[in-house]
Amino acid sequence: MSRQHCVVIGAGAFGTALATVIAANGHEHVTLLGRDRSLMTDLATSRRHEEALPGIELHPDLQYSCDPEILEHANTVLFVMPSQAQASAADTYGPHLQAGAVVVTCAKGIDRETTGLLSHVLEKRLPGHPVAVLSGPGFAADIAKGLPTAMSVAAADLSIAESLARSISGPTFRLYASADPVGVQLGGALKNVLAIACGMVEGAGLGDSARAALIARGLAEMSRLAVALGGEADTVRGLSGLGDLVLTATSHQSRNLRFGIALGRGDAIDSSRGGLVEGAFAAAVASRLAESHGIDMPITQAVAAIIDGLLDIPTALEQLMSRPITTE
Ligand SMILES: NC(=O)C1=CN([C@@H]2O[C@H](COP(=O)(O)OP(=O)(O)OC[C@H]3O[C@@H](n4cnc5c(N)ncnc54)[C@H](OP(=O)(O)O)[C@@H]3O)[C@@H](O)[C@H]2O)C=CC1
Ligand SMILES: O=C(CO)COP(=O)(O)O
Repeated sequence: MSRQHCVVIGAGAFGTALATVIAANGHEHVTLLGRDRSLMTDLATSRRHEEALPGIELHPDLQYSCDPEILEHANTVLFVMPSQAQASAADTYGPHLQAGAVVVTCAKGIDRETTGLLSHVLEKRLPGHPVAVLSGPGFAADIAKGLPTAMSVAAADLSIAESLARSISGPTFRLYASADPVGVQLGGALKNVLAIACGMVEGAGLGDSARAALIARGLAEMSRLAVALGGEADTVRGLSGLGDLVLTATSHQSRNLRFGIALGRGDAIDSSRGGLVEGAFAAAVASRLAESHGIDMPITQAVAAIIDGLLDIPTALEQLMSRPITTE
């Protein structure tokens, strides 16, 4: 039987990391589809993406393209561009997809325009294609280096998630299947907001105890929103929720944590530097969702207000610490 063809769209850090680790697993023929022709030519020649993954050699079996027509042969298509670009990418690449190809959103965020989950955005724009989500604790550089990593892949139809987990997993990259795409993707989106909060605590010198409190109470916020939107609290306690929250809230590899540290120190924020900060978008969208569902998410709402310049960190802290005493 001929090998399945997996196309990874988005030649940034995570797309390139996923493409190289899936190619290394050897189950699938893998192509990385980017939109910058000179970059793709350079990757094919050098087998390195120095800007996104410095010093890392990409797997020799990985193929490169900037031609969307290669999607016509793909059984599995990973969308690995920022959350706010997923809708337009679906419109661009959708017409080239093979009938029935499974599409997987790998971004961690919520669509700002519609406040919809990314799986719903893709389902709406790509009718006839089963949609799955891939999320969980894993930095692109760790994955691309072949360090041990475990993440979740979820689809409403568990058999689709299980089939993806089998075809994408390998010796260093392990996927767990889930039937809760809502819980899995909300974990990925909301942990970024909480990582910004933990960064602020670090930058403002508020101590490790405060960070632990934010992680635990932040997890409670994540669960409340996930359950309200049809996800499961158990999922939030797994890899894609707690696992990714702990990683992102404690590692300086995280762009969201570093952004929070800069805010906490009172540094001037230059949005053209420091890379993609998904939590800065998700904070406002999650706050709107919390409000419309009547859910209490004080940490998320404080982060959104601080980013919007409506609140300062000392006042946010005072507000969080003076909330009515309650049970856990
Ligand atoms: N980096 C990491 O460690 C991890 C990242 N993620 C998630 O993956 C997503 C992407 O992050 P990351 O790879 O780090 O980001 P990068 O900034 O490194 O790369 C983003 C890539 O998306 C491409 N892109 C942007 N818009 C489009 C579009 N409309 N169509 C096609 N390609 C597009 C960009 O291409 P161009 O250069 O041409 O603009 C770029 O190659 C985020 O949601 C992030 O949270 C998840 C786990 C780990
Ligand atoms: O999601 C990630 C690790 O799981 C990457 O986090 P940052 O986007 O904060 O760098």
